[in-house]
Amino acid sequence: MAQSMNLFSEPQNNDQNEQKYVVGKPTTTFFQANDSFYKVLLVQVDDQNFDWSEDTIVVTGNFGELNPDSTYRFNGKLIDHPKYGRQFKASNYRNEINHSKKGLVNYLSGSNFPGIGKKIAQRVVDNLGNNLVEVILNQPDSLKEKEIGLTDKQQKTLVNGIKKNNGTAQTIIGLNSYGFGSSLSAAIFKKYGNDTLKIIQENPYKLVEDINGISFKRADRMAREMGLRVNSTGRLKAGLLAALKQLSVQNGDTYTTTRSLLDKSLSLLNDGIETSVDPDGLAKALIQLARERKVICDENRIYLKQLYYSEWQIAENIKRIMDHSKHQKFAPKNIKREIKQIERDLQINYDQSQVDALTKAVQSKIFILTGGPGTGKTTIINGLVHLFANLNGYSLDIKTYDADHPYPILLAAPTGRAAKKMSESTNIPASTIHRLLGLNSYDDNNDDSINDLEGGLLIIDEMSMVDTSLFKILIQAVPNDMKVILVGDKDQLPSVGPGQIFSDLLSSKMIPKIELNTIYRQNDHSTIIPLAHAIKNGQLPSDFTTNKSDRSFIPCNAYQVGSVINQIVVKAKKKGFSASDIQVLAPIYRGISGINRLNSIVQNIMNPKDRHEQEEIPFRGIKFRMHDKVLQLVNDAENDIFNGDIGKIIGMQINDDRQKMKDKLTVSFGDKEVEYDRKNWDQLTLAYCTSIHKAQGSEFDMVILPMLPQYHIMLKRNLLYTAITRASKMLIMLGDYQSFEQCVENASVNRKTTLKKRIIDIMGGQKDHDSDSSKKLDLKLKKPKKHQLTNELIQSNQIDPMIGMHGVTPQQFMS
Ligand SMILES: Nc1ncnc2c1ncn2[C@@H]1O[C@H](COP(=O)(O)OP(=O)(O)OP(=O)(O)O)[C@@H](O)[C@H]1O
Repeated sequence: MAQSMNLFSEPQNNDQNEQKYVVGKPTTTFFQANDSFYKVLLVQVDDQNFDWSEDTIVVTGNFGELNPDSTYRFNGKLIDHPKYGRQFKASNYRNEINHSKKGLVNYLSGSNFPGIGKKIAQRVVDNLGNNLVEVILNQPDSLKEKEIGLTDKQQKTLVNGIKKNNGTAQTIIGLNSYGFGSSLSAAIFKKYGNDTLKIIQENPYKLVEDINGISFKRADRMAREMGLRVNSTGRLKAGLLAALKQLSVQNGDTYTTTRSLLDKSLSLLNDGIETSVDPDGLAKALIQLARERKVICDENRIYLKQLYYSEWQIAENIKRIMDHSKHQKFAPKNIKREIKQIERDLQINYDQSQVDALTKAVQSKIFILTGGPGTGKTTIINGLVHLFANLNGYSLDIKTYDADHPYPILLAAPTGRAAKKMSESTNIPASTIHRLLGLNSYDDNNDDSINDLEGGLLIIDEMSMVDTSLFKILIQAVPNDMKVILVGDKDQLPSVGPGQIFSDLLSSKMIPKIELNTIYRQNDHSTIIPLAHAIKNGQLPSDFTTNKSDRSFIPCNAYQVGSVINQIVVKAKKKGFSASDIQVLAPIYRGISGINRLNSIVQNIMNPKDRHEQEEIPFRGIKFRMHDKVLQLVNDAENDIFNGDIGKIIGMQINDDRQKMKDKLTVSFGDKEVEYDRKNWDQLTLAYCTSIHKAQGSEFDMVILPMLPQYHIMLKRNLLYTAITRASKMLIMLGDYQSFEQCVENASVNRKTTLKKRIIDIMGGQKDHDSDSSKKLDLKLKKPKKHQLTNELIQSNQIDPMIGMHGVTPQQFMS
């Protein structure tokens, strides 16, 4: 694979059918992709080795910037395009230079190299020979030779000119030869420029760190083909980093232990190789990573650098806001008076804990409100918006504000659905947190570009879904005097991404909070909400299996689940329930009772393939049909759609086989439509049945929920609680009673995080005197300032990457 890339040798004409070439000038660019090197060119033909009588030919392929005055040699094959006819598909190309001595002198003394005349060019050619372009690309210092007699400036002109004319081409061909498609090639080239091939050849594992979408396995395959040793430090370090990333993504932890990391790394590094890696070398590589600060070791905890600093930064920003002395204060009697007024205006009587929540929220710098379903969290968000506006004499009419007078109350949530709910209940605008911050990509770590928020009050709903990275960016953007209200349900599943921010903030006991416990929806004769509260408290009620007006339980085993769900959905459809009203939830994807199978069962009832016109596209085991209910699987901040958003296919554009890559699906997500090219279809799946994790933050009229011994590792209390609280009108549980019981008995295990500890350390609460890091940090914490503290600590070596590693031998890692 890593073939040598001699751009200047003739194409190998082993196979007359494949190795065709065309030489000519690219006169017109018909098409140029924005996110890759793919281009469609019209080339004025000078020479070709196939039957062609016309002056021009269409050439397609991956090319860097092409100069219409230069001549290129394109190697590839002729294809017959069904729509556009015969064209040339180039697999590689090069700038065509006449390699005779005379040709080279003309080239070097031409317009590409200002300041180089014929005489100098002749000396360069005489000394470096006919392969001079390759020589200069690989060893630019060869131009320094005395006999050539070039000034520094002339050397620079030659090196830069040759790189410009030939470097991109060489790099693209090189990336093609490693098997990278045009989008990845473009991303790699954007990162490393003309040094791309050098960097890859020195350490292909660098790609894993720097380029999204390149896995350790892929880099490892490349490295092995290049002949890199299995015990090379680069490989071991990349394996450790990949294992650390996998552990935090899989478990949601912000750190891991040395033991787990080494176990995971060994299984990754030893997978599919004959000689196993040397444990001593692995331990040494870990120490090197710590020295280079690519991972942070703190006692026996090992963090990805970004997660380690995020926890500290969250803690220091909370302190910054809490320490600020100029927060708006309101007299208790005014607060009381305004709450009374709002009760009259909104025709509600707040209970004592709700009044306390409103009072404390408006008096606090940061405030946390938690409560189960139906306890009035949304009601309090609305009350608080009115209270804050009334106390300040603000209008809630958006039209009275403009760019110079921005709206003083900001409402946001991690998903579009939750933001919409906030907006509907308050009648003021709400957005996703990403939109609020102007984040364009979900993994946007470039938080320097994020502007501070403007306004007096920020309310975030569905806080349990917010992960460490997002919360760090959010809290950094909060100005000193903005009040921050964090609302959520602490008993729900934690965020998909690493961390358990909401529960850590609550358990730190450093932030004022109120938990609402009175269930108001019970008055609607709902039995689902009391069931959820019983589960939250560790009990299955004695009438669990008794059918109620809004919930039921159907006992069955894993083999019967499919047919039971089939019957329920057929009946529900007859009664007028639509696909969006009914949601099947299950915890695992595979198997007879897994999400994949249940999805296709429900699809065939709610959106069957009718024998007439309906189009159907098979894609990785799924069949997408027009009007299908589909689930977004990744965050796409640019389109403001998120992991777990549910939409409907409203457009299908299917081309013939040769044009497959132009196939498109259009999905409506309520107020927005998103187009998916075929290459992005893996971001979608059917949504008739989804995982409980993906359903966080959504509500459905009817939830159908199987629980079975087959789901064993997933049977946890917060999983069942989250699933049940997704049902707003009807809940049909089925499966195995003991599995429901098992969920309730399995109080959920906390994730491994240190945010709580960081907050306590930084806010001067109970000091952990065993921690080296806290002692070191104390020195610097007198005056924390936004953005500064951690940078100072890193730069001044206050955070020691070797904390807790002193005296540890490689053998100890392995024991
Ligand atoms: N003090 C109250 N008096 C009467 N009804 C109330 C009171 N507080 C809340 N409610 C009603 O209880 C219902 C549930 O309240 P709300 O939607 O605010 O709860 P929630 O905690 O946001 O629930 P969920 O998390 O399920 O969305 C609503 O119909 C609301 O009007």
